Amino acid sequence: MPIELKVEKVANGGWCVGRHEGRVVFVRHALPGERVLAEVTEETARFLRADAVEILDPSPDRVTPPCPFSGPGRCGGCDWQHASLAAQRRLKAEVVSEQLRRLAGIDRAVEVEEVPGASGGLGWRTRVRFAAGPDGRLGLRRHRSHEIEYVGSCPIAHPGVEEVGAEARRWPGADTVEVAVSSGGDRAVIIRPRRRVTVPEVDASVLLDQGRRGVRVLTGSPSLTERAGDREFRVTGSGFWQIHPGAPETLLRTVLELGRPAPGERALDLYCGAGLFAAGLGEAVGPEGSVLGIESDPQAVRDARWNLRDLPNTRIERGRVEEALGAAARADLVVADPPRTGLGREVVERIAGLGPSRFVYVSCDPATMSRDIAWLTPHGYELAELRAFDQYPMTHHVECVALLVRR
Ligand SMILES: C[S@@+](CC[C@H](N)C(=O)[O-])C[C@H]1O[C@@H](n2cnc3c(N)ncnc32)[C@H](O)[C@@H]1O
Repeated sequence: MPIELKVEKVANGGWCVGRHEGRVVFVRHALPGERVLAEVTEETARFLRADAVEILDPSPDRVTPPCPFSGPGRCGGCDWQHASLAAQRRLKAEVVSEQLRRLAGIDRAVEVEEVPGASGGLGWRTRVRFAAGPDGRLGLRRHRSHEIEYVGSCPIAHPGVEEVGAEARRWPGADTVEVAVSSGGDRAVIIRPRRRVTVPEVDASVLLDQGRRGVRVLTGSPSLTERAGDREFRVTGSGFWQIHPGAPETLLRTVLELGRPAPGERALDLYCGAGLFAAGLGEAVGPEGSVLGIESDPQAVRDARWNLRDLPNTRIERGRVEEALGAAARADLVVADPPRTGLGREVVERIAGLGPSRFVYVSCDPATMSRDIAWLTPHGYELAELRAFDQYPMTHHVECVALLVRR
C-alpha cells in the first residue's frame, strides 16, 4: 500500500526527506515541496526508504526525464532525471552546505558550477561499465539491486560510448563490459569475464580482457591516451581517469588556482592516479621544488611514472596513503583526491603533521569531506575557499575542491 508523503528537504545520496507516523522516510524520485504517493522499499526501526510512484502535487522544478529507463524500480544510474538541471545544481549546493554545517559546523553558501562538455547534462559519461545478464545482454544495475535494467542506450553516456554499440550486442560469458572513450580519440571495450567470452564485433580500437590475471590485449594497445591542457596521459585498461570530459582540466585549473604552488616548494599529490595533479604541480614548483605522488594501484603507478617522465622533480610512491605518507617529511602544499570514503582520521592527522600552509581537498563526497574538515580544524586549519562542480549531471554526485589554510 503506497503511503502519502509531504516531501521536505533534500538529503545526501539522491534522497529527499519526508515523515510517516513519526519516522523519517528517505524518498527517491521526489522533489522538495511535492506531495507524493510512495511505495516503501525498505523499513528499519528508525527510518523507511521509499520510491515516489505517483506525484500528487508536482514541484515547478519537475521535468519529464530525458531517459526512458529511469524511474522507480528502473535503472539506478541517475537520481535526478526528473529535475531541471538548474534545480539539480541547487539541490546539490544545498546538500554540500548542509553537510558542512552538520558535520563541520561551517555555515557557507555554496554554488554548484557547470563543467563544460555536457550539453543539457547529457552525453558526458566517457566510461560506462555495463553488467551482462545470463544471456550476454548488457544493461545497468537497478538502484541498490543486482538486477539489470536492459537499457537500449544511455543518454548520459558520451556519444562515443554509444557509437561503440556494445549494448546492441550480446556478450555471452562476460560479467561486465566497460566502454571507454578518451580525449585522445581511443574507443576501448574492457571485458571482465565470468567464463570464456564470445566477443561480438563492435566499433572499438581497443579490446581488453581484464581477468583476474591482469589485462590481456585482444585488439589494439592496453592503454588509452587522455589529454589535459597541453599534456598527454596514458591510462591503462580501466584505470582511474575523471569520467566527465571537462573534469580533468577544470579540476587541474582549480587545484592550481586554490593551491598556488610556487617555484621551489615541496608538494604532495595523495591518491594521484595517473598523475593529473602531480603533473601540474611539478611544472609549477619547477626544478628547485619537488612533488611526491602516492597511489596504491600498481598499474596507475606505472602510468603516472610514464606520464611524468619529463618532470625529474616528481616522484611516485606506490602504496596506500595510510602507510606511505609516514615516509614524507614536510610539505608546503598537500593535494588529496581520495575515493568516496574520504581520508579518515589517521590520514588527516598525518597531513596536519606535515605542516602544509595550504591543503587542497578534492572530494566526490561532501559528507566524508565535511567530516575530514572537522577533524582538521583542531590542528589549526580553516576552510578558506570552496568550489563545487556539477561533474555528474542527472546523478546526485557532486565534486568539491576545498582550500584549507593553516591559521
Ligand atoms: C579519485 S581517484 C583520483 C585520481 C587523480 N587525482 C585524478 O584526478 O586522476 C583516487 C585514486 O586513489 C587511489 N586509491 C584508492 N585508495 C587509496 C589508498 N588507500 N592509498 C593510495 N591510493 C589510493 C585509486 O586507485 C585512484 O587512483
